[in-house]
Amino acid sequence: MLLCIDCGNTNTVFSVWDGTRFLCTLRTSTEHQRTADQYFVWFAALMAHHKIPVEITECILSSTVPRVVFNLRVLCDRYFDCRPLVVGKPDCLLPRPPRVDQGTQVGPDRLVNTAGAHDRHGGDLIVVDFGTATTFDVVAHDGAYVGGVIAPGVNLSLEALHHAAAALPHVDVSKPQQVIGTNTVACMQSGVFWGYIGLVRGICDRIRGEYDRPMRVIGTGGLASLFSQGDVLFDGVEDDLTMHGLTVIHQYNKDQGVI
Ligand SMILES: Nc1ncnc2c1ncn2[C@@H]1O[C@H](COP(=O)(O)OP(=O)(O)O)[C@@H](O)[C@H]1O
Ligand SMILES: CC(C)(COP(=O)(O)O)[C@@H](O)C(=O)NCCC(=O)O
Ligand SMILES: [K+]
Repeated sequence: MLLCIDCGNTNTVFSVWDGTRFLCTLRTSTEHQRTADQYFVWFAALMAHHKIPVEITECILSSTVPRVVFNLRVLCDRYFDCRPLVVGKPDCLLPRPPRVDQGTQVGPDRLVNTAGAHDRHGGDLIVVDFGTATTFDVVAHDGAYVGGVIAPGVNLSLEALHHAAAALPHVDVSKPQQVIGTNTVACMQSGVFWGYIGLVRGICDRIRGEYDRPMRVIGTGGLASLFSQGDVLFDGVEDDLTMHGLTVIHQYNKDQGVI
């Protein structure tokens, strides 16, 4: 079985792929101090809980946090007796290399989203990923990442408000009943919810204007479905897009004889 690991700045997600479907998806916070042994205790306990035997033979990982890669490599070596394919490293091939300024290190999560979205949809695409940052990845019809936009993440914006203003509490993002808030929490939720609706719509419109070809917009990340309730922003919402992209890149490297 293939273990797919998507390590973001906030959360690390493990998903087990049996060649046909994902058997389970497990989430833990991203902490660079976490050791290989700690990962394994957590993983094995949850696999036992889901009654899935731990029979990992291959691993692919993408990490936006370089420091966690070492311990995840040790995890694979020590407990699964395999060498992980690490997206963004030279020995991991991509179906299409990104077309960006020379020397630019594109976030591996964005390369993975690109591969996943192109495999599922083809054509020219915008992938909007609501993670720690809200990213927009422009995918050309040949499957190459050709650039995008990085905006502050939804929860990051709410946290920044709370930290910078003494009278503003910590609030969770949700869709407010009305735009005009009649209490502090409702005002903050409105600002963030409707603000991000405007941000996503505005950036997609401007990307379309600049790109000059019809594009479809795919939303992903835990908050995509919430924002799709506010306006018609996306042609599709796919929570498993990053995991799908990891299986696509893994298969591509197999087909090329790299692994
Ligand atoms: N379904 C959800 N509902 C509410 N908040 C969510 C949901 N999924 C993720 N989040 C929040 O969105 C932020 C980004 O999460 P995540 O997508 O895991 O980011 P990253 O990939 O950067 O680690 C985090 O603050 C997380 O708590
Ligand atoms: C933009 C990001 C911080 C998003 O990370 P995430 O929200 O998934 O944790 C990550 O893709 C990154 O570190 N990118 C490097 C710069 C770039 O993609 O151009
Ligand atoms: K992400």
